[in-house]
Amino acid sequence: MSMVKSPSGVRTAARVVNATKLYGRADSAVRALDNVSVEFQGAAFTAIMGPSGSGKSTLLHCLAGLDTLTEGQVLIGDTDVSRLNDADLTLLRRNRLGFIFQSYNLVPTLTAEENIVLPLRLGGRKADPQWLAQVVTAVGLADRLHHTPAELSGGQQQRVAAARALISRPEIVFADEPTGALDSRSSADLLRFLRHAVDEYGQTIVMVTHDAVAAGYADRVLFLRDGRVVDEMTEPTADRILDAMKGLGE
Ligand SMILES: Nc1ncnc2c1ncn2[C@@H]1O[C@H](COP(=O)(O)OP(=O)(O)OP(=O)(O)O)[C@@H](O)[C@H]1O
Repeated sequence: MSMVKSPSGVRTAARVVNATKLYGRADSAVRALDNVSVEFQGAAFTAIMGPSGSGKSTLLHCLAGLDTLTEGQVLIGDTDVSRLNDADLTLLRRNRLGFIFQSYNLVPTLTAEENIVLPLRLGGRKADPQWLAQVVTAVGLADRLHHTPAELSGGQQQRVAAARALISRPEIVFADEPTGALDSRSSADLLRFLRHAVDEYGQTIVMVTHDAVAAGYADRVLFLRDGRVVDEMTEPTADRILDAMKGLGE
């Protein structure tokens, strides 16, 4: 695995350097990211928060190679994503990254188990049975493996999506509002699973959320406003996050 070690010995899993993203034509362009530089530590859970339109999804999508910057660099480990062609980007996403989105993106005709191992199969690999069993147990899906998505609740479907994101042991999992469609109990189950993956397996997670309770599970919260990182918090709690968000005008 290609990871960069900083002088302090902490792994940097990803970073953006002087990242600017403009949408639209020059005369009416929206500056969704405005010269952002930030590092994401390995084996850590980072939440990205900020008011609507502050650039959270844009930052996540550019980090994950789903969108391109207008200026600046994105590095995953020591790979400069901005220099990859489309084919290499596809391989990077498939082999090194995991994704959890608000819409679960499960294949309706496949069972939960088949959905979970799909990224491996697409890459021509097989699931390590022990790891599969561990992930499935951790997300509480052991008795639902042969159900199709339509036979699962929203919370269960999102946990299938989370298991799918982790099954290939990706360098980073990117999550965009993963609890947005869930009730508070399903949401807590999913967040505990993500926290466990960081603490037990050294997984790196970057999550965009509007929810201070969800962000409270992270090790660090970045606050965006108007396309810039304006604040950050370590060892956050939901209350401290809510206070910080008030300061940002939410
Ligand atoms: N495809 C696009 N074309 C034009 N403008 C866009 C596009 N995507 C985003 N924007 C604009 O860029 C800015 C940042 O959007 P972004 O979706 O990153 O914000 P966000 O913080 O994720 O917002 P939300 O919390 O509402 O999801 C907004 O002003 C938005 O309108």
